[in-house]
Amino acid sequence: MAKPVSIEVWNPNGKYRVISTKPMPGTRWINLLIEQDCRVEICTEKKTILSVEDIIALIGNKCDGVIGQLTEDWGDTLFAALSRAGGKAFSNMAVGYNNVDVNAANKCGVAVGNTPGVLTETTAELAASLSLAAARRIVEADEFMRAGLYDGWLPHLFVGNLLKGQTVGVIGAGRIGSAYARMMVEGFKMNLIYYDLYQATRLEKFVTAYGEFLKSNGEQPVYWKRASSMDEVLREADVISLHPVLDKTTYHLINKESLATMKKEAILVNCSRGPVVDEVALVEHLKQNPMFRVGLDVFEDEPFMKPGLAEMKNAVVVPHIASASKWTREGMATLAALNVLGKIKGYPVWGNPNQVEPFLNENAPPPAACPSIVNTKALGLPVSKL
Ligand SMILES: NC(=O)C1=CN([C@@H]2O[C@H](COP(=O)(O)OP(=O)(O)OC[C@H]3O[C@@H](n4cnc5c(N)ncnc54)[C@H](O)[C@@H]3O)[C@@H](O)[C@H]2O)C=CC1
Ligand SMILES: O=C(O)C(=O)CO
Repeated sequence: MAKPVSIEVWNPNGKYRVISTKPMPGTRWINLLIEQDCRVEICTEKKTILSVEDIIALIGNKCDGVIGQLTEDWGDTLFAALSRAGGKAFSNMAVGYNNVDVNAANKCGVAVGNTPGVLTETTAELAASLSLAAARRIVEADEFMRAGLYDGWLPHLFVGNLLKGQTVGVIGAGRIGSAYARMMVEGFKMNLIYYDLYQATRLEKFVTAYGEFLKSNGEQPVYWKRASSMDEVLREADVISLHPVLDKTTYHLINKESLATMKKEAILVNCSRGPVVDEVALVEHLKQNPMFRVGLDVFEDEPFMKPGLAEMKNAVVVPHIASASKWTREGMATLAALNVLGKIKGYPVWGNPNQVEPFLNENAPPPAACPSIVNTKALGLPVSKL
């Protein structure tokens, strides 16, 4: 029998029982649920990653919906437990949902929500920060200062890479990849090469227009190119940032062979999911190529790093914080809660998950819709005409 887990309860007499497996930023998400007659139970257990058994204990015998986290394993066992408890809705507090077995949810008739859009710019800004930190060796230089090693300006001290006029490569030019590309092109006047299964038309138009603007000001224009293969990006780009979803097609997309294709002094950034990169091969590549640098927000065996990575001076590593701005994290909590609430209330699914702003306006009630449900089609859910 699973051990009981500690919880905090809001609105104990609410009709619908909604569980959040973690405390989440802000209070709007709690208030929105309470206003619609939900009893909200927030797990306050001290351990960072809840096990399947912990979550089964949280779900109990009656549960209408769960807001969960990307660290949890939402598969057959949990969806069956939720379904047995009468639940029809689950939402990840994340846009990525590779931790969720959507087929298992479909079998149980459970809607699966995610939180797109609200984290696009925040995540792209972290990818840009890692690009700069790696290019200009900021972490190494910071450590050097704090160690009291700085004894005067030197021509060779922490020389890094200039970005202006170089080429930024984006693998996966969706919402976040495109936002990152725009930042690097506009902010640092880099040329763009990207690889995606789909054409990023708006991004292409942006770079064309910006190039024309620069030219009309007598400056060197910027250019874009849609690569026909990922290897083309790896060969040509000076900075490469990874932004695809994690699935069978992107697992170990970056491996020993693809690393060998990249320029010796290239910079690689990963703010997508750890397993997109073969981290053992990456550590070996970093050892063999001291001028090659990486900025990593995500890791193959999160929260752990593969042996050797922590010792590499040419790696900047941060603990999966790409979406960690206050506005974004509060917005993610709101979208996740509204996904669950909308399904409980029988609302339709919002027509455009790329435009979730109406749900984030704190001065107006949110639309009567689920902001983003990934298995809308499979479950035959109605779509909002709003
Ligand atoms: N580090 C972090 O904190 C965060 C990580 N993420 C990760 O970023 C991912 C992307 O998020 P969004 O941009 O919102 O999603 P999106 O769906 O807008 O973009 C993903 C893009 O990847 C492309 N893609 C899929 N398979 C591909 C392949 N084999 N090769 C090249 N491109 C491929 C898709 O066509 C799409 O354009 C999420 O799935 C999540 O895993 C998202 C937010 C924060
Ligand atoms: O949303 C996601 O997919 C994350 O990784 C955390 O923001």
